[in-house]
Amino acid sequence: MTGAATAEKPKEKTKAKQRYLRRKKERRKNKPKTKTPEDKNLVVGPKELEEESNSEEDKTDAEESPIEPEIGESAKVPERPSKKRRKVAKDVEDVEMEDAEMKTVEDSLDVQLSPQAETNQPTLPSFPLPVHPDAPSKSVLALQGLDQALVGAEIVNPTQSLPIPLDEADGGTGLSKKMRKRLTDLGITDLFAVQTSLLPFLLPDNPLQRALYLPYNPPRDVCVSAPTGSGKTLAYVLPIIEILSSRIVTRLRALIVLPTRDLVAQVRETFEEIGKGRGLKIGTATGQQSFSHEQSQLIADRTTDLKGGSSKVDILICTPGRLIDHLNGTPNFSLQHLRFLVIDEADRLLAQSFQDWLVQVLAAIRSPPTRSLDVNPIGQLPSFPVHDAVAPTFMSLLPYPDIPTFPTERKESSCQKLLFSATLTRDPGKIAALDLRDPKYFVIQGSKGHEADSGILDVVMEKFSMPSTLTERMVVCETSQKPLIFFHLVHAHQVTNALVFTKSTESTTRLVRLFDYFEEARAKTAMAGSVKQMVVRAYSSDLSPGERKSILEKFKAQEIQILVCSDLISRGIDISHVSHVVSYDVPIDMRKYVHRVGRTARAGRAGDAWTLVEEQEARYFKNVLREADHLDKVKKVKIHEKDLAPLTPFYETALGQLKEVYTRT
Ligand SMILES: Nc1ncnc2c1ncn2[C@@H]1O[C@H](COP(=O)(O)OP(=O)(O)OP(=O)(O)O)[C@@H](O)[C@H]1O
Repeated sequence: MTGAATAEKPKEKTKAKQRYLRRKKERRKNKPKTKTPEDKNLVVGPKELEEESNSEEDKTDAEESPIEPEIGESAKVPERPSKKRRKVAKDVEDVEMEDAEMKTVEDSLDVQLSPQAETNQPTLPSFPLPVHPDAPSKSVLALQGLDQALVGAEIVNPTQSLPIPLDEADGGTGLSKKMRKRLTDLGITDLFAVQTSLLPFLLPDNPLQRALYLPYNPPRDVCVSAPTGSGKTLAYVLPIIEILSSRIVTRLRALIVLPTRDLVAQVRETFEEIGKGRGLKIGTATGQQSFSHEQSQLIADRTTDLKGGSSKVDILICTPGRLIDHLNGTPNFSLQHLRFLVIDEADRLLAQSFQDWLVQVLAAIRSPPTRSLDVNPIGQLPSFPVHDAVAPTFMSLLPYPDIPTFPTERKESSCQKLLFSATLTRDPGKIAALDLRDPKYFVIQGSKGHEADSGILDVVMEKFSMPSTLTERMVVCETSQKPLIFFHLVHAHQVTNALVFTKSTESTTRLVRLFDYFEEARAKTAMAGSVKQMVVRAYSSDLSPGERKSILEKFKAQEIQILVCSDLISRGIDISHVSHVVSYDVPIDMRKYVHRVGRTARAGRAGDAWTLVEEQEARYFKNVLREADHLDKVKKVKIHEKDLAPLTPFYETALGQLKEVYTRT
C-alpha cells in the first residue's frame, strides 16, 4: 500500500462513517415512535429479524441469545442501540477498518434479508387469534322467521296528532269537508296518532283507489296494534263512512266483527254519531233479538234467489256467532260486495273457534270458481231481476260464461281486511289463517330506547304498550284482608267511578254483598254521617241484556260509583269517566291485565289502576309483569294495619252478615 493511498484512507473512512451515521439517523427517524397494540403483540418475523440482524456477528448474537422469542410474545424494542449495533458503530469509527469490511457494514445496513437469510431464521408462523362470533342480538333472534310484513311495520309515535282543519284543504287527513265539520261539531279537533297514520293509508288522494270495487287493483290489508283508549274505533269508522258514502245502491259493504254484544252496541253508536246525515244504513246482529227479526232487519228480499244478494244495510256490526247463523241460514245474505271487513279485538276473535267462523267468512268473501263456456252456453240465459247486481269477482254465479277482458287478468275480492287490537297476536299461524293480502302493519308505540326496532319487538314479544297517562299500583296482602284493603282504597284513596274486576260471577256477587253490608254498617255510625255512601253494583252475564244496559247507563250517569264485573267488559268498553280500575282478583295473563287497566286513562285522560295480590299469588303475578318487561312500572304499595283499623269493625260486622246469608242459603 502506498503512502498516498494510506493518507486517502482515513478521509474515505470518515465519509463512510458520516454516510453510515446519516442513514442510521434516517432509519431512526422513520421508525414509529410508539408502538401500536398490534405491534406490541407482533409475532417475531422477518421484519424484526431484519432489524436485529445487520451483520453476521449480529446473527451469531441472536442465535446465542438465551431468550428465544415465542409465538405471540411481544417484540423487544431496545431502548438504546444494541450491543451488536454499538459494535458495528465502533468498527465504523475505527479508522483501521478495511475498505472491504467497511463496504460489508454499509451494505448490510441497506440490504433486506435475502430469502435465504429468512429461511435460516426461526420463522414463527402467525395465525389469527380465535375470536368468538358476536351472539345475535335479542332483536335479531326475535325477528328470525317473522313475516316480512311485521318486520316492515310502521312504528308510530303515540304523541303524534294532526289538527282537523275546517277550510277547503283537508290538512293531510284525507277527510271530506262534511266529515271534518261533523267531527268538529262533536268536539273532535285533532286526530290521534293511530288515526293520523291510518287515515291517509285508507283514504288515498286518488279517487280511483277509493272505489267500492277494485277487482284489478285490490287494496292492501291492515293490522294495527295500538294501546287501549288510543282511538282505534274512529280509525276505521271514519274511512268506512267516507268511502261508503259514495254508494248509490244499498249493499252490505262493511262488516265489523266484535267479541261481545256490549261492544257491538258501542261501535254502532259511534257509527251513528259520526255518520249522521250521510245516508248510510247500519245494522247489528248479536242474537239479542229473534233470528227472524234480525233477518227482516238485514235482508230486503228473502224469497227471490238473488245471486248478488240483498241487503237493507250498508254496514253490519255483529258478533261472530250470529254472523255465522246468518251466513248459513238467511237467504240472500251475501258478503260478496264487502269493501271492508273489520276484526276488532282481533286477538280475542282469532282465539275464538266458534263454528270456524273465520274460515266461513273468508270463504264467503272469496270469489267462487269460474264457470266454463260448455256449462253455460250463451243463449240459455234465464231472465233475472234487474236489481240483482253481482260483484265483479262473483260473475261466475251468473248463468253467463265469465269471459275476462284479458286472458291473464285476475279479478280479486275488493274486500280490505282491517285488524285491530291493543294486544295484537304474535302467533304467525293465526295471522296466516286470515289470508291477508300484502298486509301493512301499524304499531303505535313509544320507543323504549333499548332496541332500535323495539316497536315490532314489543309486539313479537308481547310487551304491550300502555297509555302514558296510566298510574299502576299493586298491594300484596293476606287473602283474609283483601276485602278490607279494597274498602280502604275506596274510602282512603278515593277509588270511585271505578270498574272492579273479579275472577268469576260468583266472586262478583259475594264482593258486592259484602260491600253493601259494609256500607250499611258504616252508615249506622255517627262518623259516617258526613261521608257519602257508595253505590256498588254487579255487572255480569247473569243479568238480562236490559238489566245490563240499565246498569251501564246508571254507571255512566254516576248514579253507581263502583261496578264490579268479571272480564266480560274488560275489553273495548269505553266509559269516559272511569278514573280507577281495581283488579280485585289478579288477571291470569298480561293480555287480560292490559285490557282491564285500559278501561281507564283513555283518550289522554289520567287514570289509576290497582291490583290486589294475595300473598300466594305474588310470585306468579310478578312473573307475568316481569316477562312483559312491566314489573318496574307497577308501584308496590304497603298498607299498614293502623290504616285499616278504623274500618275493621264495619268489616267484621259485614263479614258476620255475609256468613249468615251463605249459611242460610
Ligand atoms: N281524535 C280524537 N279526539 C278526541 N277523542 C277521541 C279521538 N279519537 C277517539 N277519541 C275518543 O277516545 C276514546 C277511546 O277511543 P276508542 O274506544 O276507539 O279506543 P280504542 O283504541 O279502541 O281502545 P280499546 O283498545 O280499549 O278498545 C273514545 O271515547 C273516543 O271517542
